[in-house]
Amino acid sequence: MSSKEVDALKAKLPEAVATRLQSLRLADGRATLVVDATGLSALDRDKLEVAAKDALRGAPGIAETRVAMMADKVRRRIVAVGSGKGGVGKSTVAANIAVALARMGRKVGLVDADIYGPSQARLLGTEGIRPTARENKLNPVASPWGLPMLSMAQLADPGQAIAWRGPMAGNALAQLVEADWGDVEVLIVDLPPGTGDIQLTMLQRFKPAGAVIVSTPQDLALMDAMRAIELFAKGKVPVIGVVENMAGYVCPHCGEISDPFGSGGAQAAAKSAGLPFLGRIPLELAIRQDSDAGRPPAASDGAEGKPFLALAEAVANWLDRQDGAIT
Ligand SMILES: Nc1ncnc2c1ncn2[C@@H]1O[C@H](COP(=O)(O)OP(=O)(O)OP(=O)(O)O)[C@@H](O)[C@H]1O
Repeated sequence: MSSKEVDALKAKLPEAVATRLQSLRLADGRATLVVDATGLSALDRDKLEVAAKDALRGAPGIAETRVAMMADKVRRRIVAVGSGKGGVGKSTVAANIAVALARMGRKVGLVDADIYGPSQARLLGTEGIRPTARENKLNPVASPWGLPMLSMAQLADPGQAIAWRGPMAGNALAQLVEADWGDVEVLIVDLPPGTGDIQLTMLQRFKPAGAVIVSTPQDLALMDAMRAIELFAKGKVPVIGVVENMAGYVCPHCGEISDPFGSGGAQAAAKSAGLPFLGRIPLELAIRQDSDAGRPPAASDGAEGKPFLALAEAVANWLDRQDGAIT
């Protein structure tokens, strides 16, 4: 077939297909198109294929059209957010890192793997929205903050306590991590507190690129945090750094700063473990109020968002440095 005939066929393609067309070959009455499917959802890929086939149907000399979608080139990395102990603000930190990364223009998604207390739907304002599924793959729920998310809570009936164990918990996690994340490049995973089945599955099956450890400045929380750090070290997952949450309470009335949980403990622990310290998030009423209302502080330009934005920047820089190390 001549290049003129190929060009004539190309001219028939709708723009959506033409802009992603890698090659078009003709042989024995069959047109074979290679299309770049990077970043497309399964549904969009199907639409593209149908559009290409429709466009070439009935074209002279074409009995069949085949469309090959080039493998998704997205290099997706997981950043796990863990803590040794519950209630230290791990979910709050995970949500706000994700929101801040999205504000910075990163393609980010969030997985709520906390089987004991999945709270991301509340934090990100997606409560009551169920993900759809297609060909056994979940479609993440779009949050209002420019990032898709999926939560363990969305796999269970509303109000049903989730107490999955062992393989069931692992399979549930796989459904979330292996969902149709499209062009998401960084997947923030909010782990349950402690060192249980979910953490092991995460390490063994999905090997995060790095982990962020959240702790309050308290001794007990710190001891537990060290256990979480050891778990990641054993799984050869680098710890990006330690975050001290609920440090320094600023009285909304008089402005006096007090330290209900002590101060500087997590920073000292990070130093003694030879790990980077990523920053300190104050204990602030506005953080709890906004979080409970499904308005992540990191989405605002207010003072309460600042420490989260700085935290996300540290994570983004770490990821970029990894890129530098690879290339
Ligand atoms: N810096 C902060 N200032 C004020 N409130 C905070 C702060 N961080 C977290 N909180 C509040 O503390 C509570 C617990 O936070 P969060 O759910 O994020 O903890 P967690 O470690 O994920 O808990 P778990 O995983 O055990 O459910 C929430 O009500 C949250 O709004």
